[in-house]
Amino acid sequence: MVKTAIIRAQNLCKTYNTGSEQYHAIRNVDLDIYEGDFTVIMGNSGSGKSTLLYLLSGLDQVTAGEVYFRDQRIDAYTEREISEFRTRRIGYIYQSINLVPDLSIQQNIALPGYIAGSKRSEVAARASQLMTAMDINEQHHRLPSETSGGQQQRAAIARALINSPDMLFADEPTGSLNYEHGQAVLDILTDINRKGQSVVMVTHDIKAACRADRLIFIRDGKVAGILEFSKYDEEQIHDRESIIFNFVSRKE
Ligand SMILES: Nc1ncnc2c1ncn2[C@@H]1O[C@H](COP(=O)(O)OP(=O)(O)OP(=O)(O)O)[C@@H](O)[C@H]1O
Repeated sequence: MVKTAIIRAQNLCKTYNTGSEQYHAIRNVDLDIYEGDFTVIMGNSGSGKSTLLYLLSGLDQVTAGEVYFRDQRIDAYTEREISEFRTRRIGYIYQSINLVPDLSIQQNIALPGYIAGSKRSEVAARASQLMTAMDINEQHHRLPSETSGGQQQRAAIARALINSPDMLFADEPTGSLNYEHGQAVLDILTDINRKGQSVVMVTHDIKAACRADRLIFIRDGKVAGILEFSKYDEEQIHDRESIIFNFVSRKE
């Protein structure tokens, strides 16, 4: 099957300026992310994973290079265009969850729908559908502080999906969760991916990375290697954890 690139990065660079020092966090990255894939980005702490996710999603400005989203060059968008793009075309899940503390779970989920200017009745219906899918209906009226970490992260996923984004980005979505809640979040991401949602997820966790169709390994701000599970036969792919472990240990 021929895959279509939904995101294409060309010669991507990001340099942070701190005082008189410059830090080259992303260095000349060329990368395609495919439509419908569950893409995982791995790499050591400080290798540039979150920075790459920010650039690919238009949440931060590139220092040099180009980012195409379905042939639209998003790094050249005006502020208004990029803000519209962020609201409507992408969903973003943060490790720190970031729900608004004094809004209820339902209000948090619905908020980006209202910001996008969608009809209130449509936003309410979609929020309700997503809360059912995420199994947080019973918590809809509660404040985030009155729910568990797992419920908060599931609400954050629902919030990221409220505007039916073309691409869902998740930065260590299980990082602040216990094992059981983490598995539930990964099951949801796998399930929505199987239904057609393109997903890019950053993780440190090899078990979480087993959900990937394609694994991109970052080292010192560069792509050190790409693992394509479609290239393995049924029998080999059975032990994904070993495949990833061997691949990652060769790249570190
Ligand atoms: N705003 C910033 N200003 C200066 N340096 C930064 C900034 N943000 C990130 N960096 C540096 O850029 C490098 C890459 O950071 P990034 O957060 O992308 O790494 P990461 O791979 O996601 O790390 P982790 O797994 O620890 O979250 C790090 O060395 C970091 O210290």
